[in-house]
Amino acid sequence: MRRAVLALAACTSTALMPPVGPRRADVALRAERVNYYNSLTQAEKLDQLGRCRFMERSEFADGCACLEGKKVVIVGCGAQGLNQGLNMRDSGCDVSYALRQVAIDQKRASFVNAQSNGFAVGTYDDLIPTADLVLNLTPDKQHTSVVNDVMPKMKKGATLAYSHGFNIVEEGMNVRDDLTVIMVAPKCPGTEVREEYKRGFGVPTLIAVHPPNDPEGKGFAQAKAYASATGGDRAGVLDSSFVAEVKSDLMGEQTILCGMLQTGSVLCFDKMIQQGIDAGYASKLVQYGWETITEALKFGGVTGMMDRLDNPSKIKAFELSEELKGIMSPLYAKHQDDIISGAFSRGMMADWDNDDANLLKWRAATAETGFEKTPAGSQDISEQEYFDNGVLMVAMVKAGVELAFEKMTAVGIKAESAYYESLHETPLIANTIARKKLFEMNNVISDTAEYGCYLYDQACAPLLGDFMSKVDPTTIGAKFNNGDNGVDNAKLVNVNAAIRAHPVEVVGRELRGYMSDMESISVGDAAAVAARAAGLEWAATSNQA
Ligand SMILES: NC(=O)C1=CN([C@@H]2O[C@H](COP(=O)(O)OP(=O)(O)OC[C@H]3O[C@@H](n4cnc5c(N)ncnc54)[C@H](OP(=O)(O)O)[C@@H]3O)[C@@H](O)[C@H]2O)C=CC1
Ligand SMILES: CC(=O)[C@](C)(O)C(=O)O
Ligand SMILES: [Mg+2]
Ligand SMILES: [Mg+2]
Repeated sequence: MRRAVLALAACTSTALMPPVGPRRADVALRAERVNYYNSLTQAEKLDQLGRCRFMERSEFADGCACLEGKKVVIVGCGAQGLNQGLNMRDSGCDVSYALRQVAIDQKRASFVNAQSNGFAVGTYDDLIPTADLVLNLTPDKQHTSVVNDVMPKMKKGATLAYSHGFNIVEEGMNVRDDLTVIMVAPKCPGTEVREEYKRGFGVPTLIAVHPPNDPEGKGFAQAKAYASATGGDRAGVLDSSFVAEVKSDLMGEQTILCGMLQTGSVLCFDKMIQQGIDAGYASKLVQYGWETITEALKFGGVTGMMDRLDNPSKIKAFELSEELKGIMSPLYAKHQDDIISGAFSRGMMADWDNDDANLLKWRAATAETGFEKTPAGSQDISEQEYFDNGVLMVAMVKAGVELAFEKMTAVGIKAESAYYESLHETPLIANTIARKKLFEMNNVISDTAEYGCYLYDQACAPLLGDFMSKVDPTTIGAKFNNGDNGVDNAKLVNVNAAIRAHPVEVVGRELRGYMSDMESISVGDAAAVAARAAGLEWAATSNQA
C-alpha cells in the first residue's frame, strides 16, 4: 500500500492536492485568543523557557504500567499518529484511532494506515467518550478545530495529549478545567520514531504538563508512561515545558534540521552542475551524503564528523564553516527572535488563513529544483568518498548545528534541549532525504516544520549566493585533498581544540554517554536505504494532501 501511495505522490508531486482550507470559525477563534507565552510575566517566561531536567533511567522503572487498563485513543493517523501508536501497542497499550467521518468514508491515508495495521478505527462519537487518554496527533494547523470538536466529547477527568506545544503556546488554546493536558514530544520525524524503536532504541523526548491543566496531579506520571511506551526513555527524556518545547522545536526545524539541509542540497547540487560534474553523481552525492556524514555526527558529534576528514580537508571544512557562520549568524538570530516574539507564528497563521498561499508556492518551487528532478546515478560512492568529496556539506552541517545551538542557548533554552534539537536530530532528518529527497523530508515532517523550512530557504539561499559563487570548487563533488597531506601543525592543533571546545560538543559528550543502546545503520547505499524504507508501516499522509 505504501508503495502505491508513494508512487501516486511521485507522479503528482508538483500538483499535490492543497491542504484543506481554514474554517472561517477557526480564523475568528484564533483572532480572539492570545499567545500564551506573551501573556506570561518575564519571570514566568524565563522559568518556562529554562525548564529542562534530564531524567534518570530509574524514573522509568515502571515503564508504561500507569496506562494499564486505560484506553488510549489517537486522533489522526499520520507521521506521528501511526508510528507512535505502533510503538505504544508493541509496549502493551490499548490503542485505537478516532478519525473524522470523511477520512473513514473516503478511505483516506489515515484510515488506510490505521486499518491496514490492524487497529480499531471509529468516529469521534464512537471513541472519544470512552478514552482515558486522547492523543491529538493531527497537524498543528488543524488543532483549533480538532480540539474544539473533540473536547466536548471527552469524559470528565480524561487527559488530552499533544506532541508539540504550538496550539497551547502560540494559539493560546484554553482547555476544559477538568481535563489534564500533557505533552510528549519526540525530537524526531514520526517514521524515525518507529525505526529507532524497532532497532531497540528510541528518540529523545520532551515531556511536560500544562500548568493550568493538571487538576488531579496525574499529568506527569501519565506523560512519563506515554514517553516510555513510545521508546523515548531509551534515548533520553527531558522534564520540560510546553514553552521550552515550542521555542526550541520551531528553531531546530527551521534552521539546521530541515532548512539548512534543503538549502544545502539545492546549492551543492547546482554548484556541481556548474562545474560540469555528472548530474547523476551530484544528485547521489547530496541525496545520500547528508545521512552518511551525519551518521558520524550521531556517534561522535561534530568532532567525530570532522575526524572523518583527512587533515587538509578538515582544516578547509573548519574554515568554510567559520565563514558560513559569519554569513548566516544574523539569519539564525532572526529566526530565533521571531520565534520567541511570536512574529513567526503570526506570519505562519496568516498563511494558514490565506489558504496556504506561501506554503504551496514554496512547495511547488522545491519540486522544480534541479536536485529534486535529477535521479541519483547508479555509480558506486564509497562511504569515505561522501566525506572526501563533500567537504562543503560537512562545513554546512557543522555551521548549522553550532549556530542553531548557540542561538537557542542564548535565549535561555537549556543545552540538553538545544543539543537534541540541533545535533541529535540532524541524522534522523537526513535519513528521510536519503529515502526520497526533499519531497520525503517535507512530507514526513510536520506542517509547521515544512513552512519554517521553506521560510528559511527563501532567505538563506540568496544570502549564500556570493559565497557559493566564490567557494573553492574542489570542496564539493571531487576529492578535495589529492595526495598532499601536509598541514601546519599549530593550525591543526588549534582547529582540533576549537572543534572540541564548542558547547554543543561539551554537552554532547555527556548525553551520548547515556545512549549506549544507539544502533548504527548502513548508510550511503541505495539498496540499504530502500530495504529500510520497505519496512516502514507508514504511508504518505495528509501533510501534503
Ligand atoms: N511530523 C513529524 O514527524 C512530527 C510531528 N510532531 C507533531 O505531531 C503532531 C502531528 O503531526 P504529523 O504527524 O506531522 O501530522 P500529519 O500531517 O502526518 O497528519 C496527521 C493526521 O491528521 C489527520 N488530519 C488532518 N486534518 C485533520 C482534521 N482537520 N481533523 C482531523 N484529522 C485531521 C490526517 O488524516 P486524514 O487527512 O486522512 O483525515 C493525518 O493522518 C503535530 O502536532 C506535530 O507538530 C512532532 C514531532 C515530529
Ligand atoms: C521532525 C521534527 O522533529 C519536527 C521537525 O519537529 C517536525 O516535523 O515538526
Ligand atoms: Mg521536532
Ligand atoms: Mg516540529
